[in-house]
Parts: sequence; C-alpha cells; structure tokens
Amino acid sequence: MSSALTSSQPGADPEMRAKRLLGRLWREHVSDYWKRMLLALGLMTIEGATLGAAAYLIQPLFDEVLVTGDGTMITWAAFAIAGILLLKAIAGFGQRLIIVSIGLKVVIALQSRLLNHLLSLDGRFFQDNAPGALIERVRGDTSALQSLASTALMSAGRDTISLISLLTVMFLNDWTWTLLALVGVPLMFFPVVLLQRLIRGFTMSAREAASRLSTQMDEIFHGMQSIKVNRLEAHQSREFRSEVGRFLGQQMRAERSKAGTPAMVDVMAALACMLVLLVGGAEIVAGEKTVGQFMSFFTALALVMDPVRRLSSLSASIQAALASLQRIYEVLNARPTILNPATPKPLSPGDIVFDDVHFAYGDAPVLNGLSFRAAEGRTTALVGPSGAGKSTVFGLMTRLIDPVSGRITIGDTATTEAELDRLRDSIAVVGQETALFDQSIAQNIRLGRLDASEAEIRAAAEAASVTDFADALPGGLETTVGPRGSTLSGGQRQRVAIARAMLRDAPILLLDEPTSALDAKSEQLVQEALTRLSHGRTTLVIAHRLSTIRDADLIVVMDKGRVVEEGTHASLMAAEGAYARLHALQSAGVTTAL
Ligand SMILES: Nc1ncnc2c1ncn2[C@@H]1O[C@H](COP(=O)(O)OP(=O)(O)OP(=O)(O)O)[C@@H](O)[C@H]1O
Repeated sequence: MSSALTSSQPGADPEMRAKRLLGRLWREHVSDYWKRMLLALGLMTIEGATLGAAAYLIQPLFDEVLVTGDGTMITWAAFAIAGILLLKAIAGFGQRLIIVSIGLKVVIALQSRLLNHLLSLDGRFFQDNAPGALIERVRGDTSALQSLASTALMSAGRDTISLISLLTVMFLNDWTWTLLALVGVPLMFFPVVLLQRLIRGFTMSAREAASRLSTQMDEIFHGMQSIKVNRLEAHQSREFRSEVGRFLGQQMRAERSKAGTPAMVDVMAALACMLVLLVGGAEIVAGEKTVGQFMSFFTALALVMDPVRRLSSLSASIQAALASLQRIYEVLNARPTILNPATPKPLSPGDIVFDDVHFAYGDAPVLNGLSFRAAEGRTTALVGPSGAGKSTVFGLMTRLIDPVSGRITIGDTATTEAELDRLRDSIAVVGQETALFDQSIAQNIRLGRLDASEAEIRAAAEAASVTDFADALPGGLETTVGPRGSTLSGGQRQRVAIARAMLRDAPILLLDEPTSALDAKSEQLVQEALTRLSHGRTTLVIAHRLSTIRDADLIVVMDKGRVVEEGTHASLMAAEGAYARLHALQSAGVTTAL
C-alpha cells in the first residue's frame, strides 16, 4: 500500500511535507475558528491557573487556620477552595467542548477534501491502491489527527499554564526545594528524544499495518459469497488473525514507546519527592519552615506532575500525528495524469477511429498498433481471446487511461483534445460489473442523469424492462436494492444499468459483455433492452459469445493487442480465418481462446 502511493513532489523530505501540510491545514481550516480558539485559550488559562491558586491557598490554610485553630476561617477556606475547583470544572468543560468541536470540524473538512481529491485522480490510481487502504487513510489517519487536536491542543494550552502557575507557587515557597525537585529534568532529555524517533517509526508501520487490515476486511466482505461457497471461512479467519497479529505488534511497539515518556516523568517525580522530603523535612524539624509552606510546596509538586506527564506525552502525540499527516499528504500530493487539454476542441458526432494505438501497463505492452473504425450510429463488436486488450479499448475511449502513442478520434476530434467532461458525457457504459448503490431502483437509474424527471426515469425503466420486475416489488421503483444491488438478480441489475444508460442518452455506447452472466430468459430480456438502447447510437460491444453479436455491422477480431481480422459475420465466416475457427469452437460447445 505504502509503495503504491507515491508522491510526485521532488526534494522535500517527508517530515517537512507533513509539517507544511499541518501549516496549510491550520491556515485553511483552524484559522476560521480563531475567535473560538481565543476563548478556549482564555478558559485554559483559567483552568490552568486554578491549580496554582489552590496549591497557593494550602499554605494559609495550614498556617493560619488549621495550626492556629481559627474556627471562623475554616468555612471561608473551604468555600474558597471549593469555588476555585468549581471554576476549574466550568473552564475545563468549556474549553474541552470548544477544542473537540473544532477538532471534529477540521477532521470532517479534511475528510471531504481528501475524498474530493481522490475523486479527481485517475482510474489507474485506484487499481494500484486498494479501497480498504484508501478508507484507512481517509478515516483512520484523519481520526489520528483529531486525537492530536483534542489531546495535544488542550494539553499544550491548559497544562502549560498549570505548569507555570504551579512552578511559580513552588518558587515563591522555596527556590532551593524547587531546584531540587527539577534536578531529574535534564536527565530525561536524551531518552525522550530517542523515544520520539521510535514513536514516529512505529506509528508509521502501525498505520500501514492498519491499511493492510482494512484492505483485507474489504476483500473479505466483498468476497463473502465466494468464501462461503468455497468453505474458506477458517482460512480467511486465520489470515485475518495473522494480519491482526502484525498490526497489534506494530501498534504495541508504538504504544510502548509512547508510554515510556510518562513513566520517565514518574521516576523523576519519585526522585523529586525523595529529595524535597529529605531536605524540606529537616528544615521543618529545625523550625526554619512552617508546615503550611511545606504542604503548599508539596501539593504544588504533586499537582505539577500531571501536566508534566501530559506535556511530555504531547510530543509523542505529535510524532504519531505527523506519521498520519505524512500519509494524508501522500494522498493529497498524488496528481491526476489524465488532464483536460489547455484549449479543448468541441466534440462532434462521427466515426470512432483507433489509429495505430499503442498502450502498455508499465513495461507490459497491451495494445500494439491497434487500428479500426467504428462507424457512427452502427454497432461494432470486439471479439478475441482473453487478454487481447478489448476492455483496454474501453478504458482508452473513456480516458481512464491514455495511449502511449497513436490517436483515438471521435469525428474530427481526438479524445485527448476534447474536454474530459464533454467526452465522458457523450459516452454511456454498461459493463459486466453494474455499479449499483444501496439506494432505490429509481435513484440508481437517476445516476445516469441527475436532473432527470420522475417521468423520464419511469420511461427509461420501461424501455430497459426494469418495470417488468420492479412493479411486482412492494415499493416498486422506490424499492431499495441493498448494498451493491445485492437484493436483485444479475439480470435485474443489468437492466437497471441499461435503464441508467438509456437515461444518459449518450451518442456513444460501450457494452462490455453485459449478458455474459445471465440465464437464457434474462439474457433475452437484457438483449432486447440493449437492442432498444443501441438503436441509432455508435455502439462498441465486447462479446465472448459470438451468438450475441451476429448482427453487428462490423466485427473486429483482436489478438495480442492488434486487429487480426474484421468484417461482418457472413464475410468473416466465408474467410474461414480466426473468427470462423472461434465460431466453430463455440458451436461445438468449447469456449476457449482463439
Ligand atoms: N490494471 C492493470 N494493470 C496491469 N495490467 C493490466 C491491467 N488491466 C489489464 N491488464 C493486462 O492487460 C491485458 C489486456 O487486458 P484487457 O482487460 O484489455 O483484456 P480483454 O481482452 O478485455 O480480456 P478479457 O476478455 O479476459 O476481459 C491483459 O494481459 C491484462 O493482464
């Protein structure tokens, strides 16, 4: 996964990029909330200062109330301390609410931005990057950032103020005790720096393991039927456990490194308490200091450890968030390669011509000088063995991929010269995989043209024989089809896809074996719908079963990425070449390659 996503920005190192992104996010999202941030900062100041105030009040409480036995002051002291703690509670509640809500809004904005960016990327990107892994980047990595926002921002503001106020109380009480208490701080420096490096590395590995885990879950859920039919439950469960084990291992390493810093603070606290007790206790016994001074100092010392612990974990959270930021940056930095031309040419109807088209996936050539002409308003069938490059032709037509060399023209305009939106608007695709969403049948048809009226949807549904089955359903066209259309049969899903293409009403139609997975009855219904749909449109159809394209105006026989034969069914049969051989094999019930 991590190797699939590559950044196209040269030079900058990953940490710099992540920090730059953090700055950009701050400017674009957080800066909108600066008034609320200021309010939160004010509340953090109050919350942080209340701890110092409470510790400060301990000294008069002991020396002037408890030790002197002044009963009238007890009530005042109790109310004062309760009042301070109440103020702390209110300020803490307010600032937490503000920070968490800003964090959530920023994360949602970031998720939307990531999704918008992903939608702008090439089809190739999604072949190289598994859906589960991308979901992990959009959801998991942004959530990691939110935890930075809520813990780190709160900690940075409130705990810094607490630290300052409590250290002030300690210094005011006795600076020598304070220096004794802080003697362990420099000792922590190098271990903490080392831990930061480890945390970043381990968190990055844990995020990558989480991506693989999501990919595996995605594949399991999508392949559930096949897993069950092939009784692969135990195997999948074992595979999942071992992937979870790897994730757990990485996450535990990251968590252990994170837990290291607060533990070091506790060791430092133990050292501080021991030294202060040894020195301070002796001074009280000698009568040089009051019990109130000691208690106030000790309270401040005990209270200061919490903010120190949290602040010391802060850099760990930042390191963890930087790992996620780096991964988010990689997505945002991926650039589409299929772009609009600088000066688009208008697209007019006409023949589709492939002229000496070459295409390769990496170093593997797929099309090797493919040339053919599909006449306007006619049906052209592409046949050939598996891997001949038939589906690649469709990818090139819709510019999901671009040729390495050669030209594909519609009328007088090359596909690469036309505006991308215009090109795709002029093409409707019905493939083997019908992309249905968990919405109603009508909503799924509407995806063909979002502004279509109810009547137009109904007309498309009728023309594609969708109403044949939909009218018998309790909700009619408003019936929900389930995830990926799972409550419909294969033939029904195909008909919904055809209705969508009808509504689209595009002049060019690409049909990729739409009847391949259907039984005879469904095939007949779908075939009739397709005939209605392709009427008058420039249609390219991929078919393995030659019976479905017998009436095509032109049959192009492909092999190894080039045309080996073309003509009508009758002329190709008469030529007794590759097509005739394939036909003979299919008539004999053999469906192997040419
Ligand atoms: N995303 C991809 N990455 C790398 N190679 C690919 C990719 N998609 C297809 N190919 C390769 O390109 C070649 C042509 O594939 P294509 O899908 O166009 O063939 P086809 O004629 O449509 O095959 P079929 O009839 O089996 O659907 C095949 O060798 C295939 O392995």
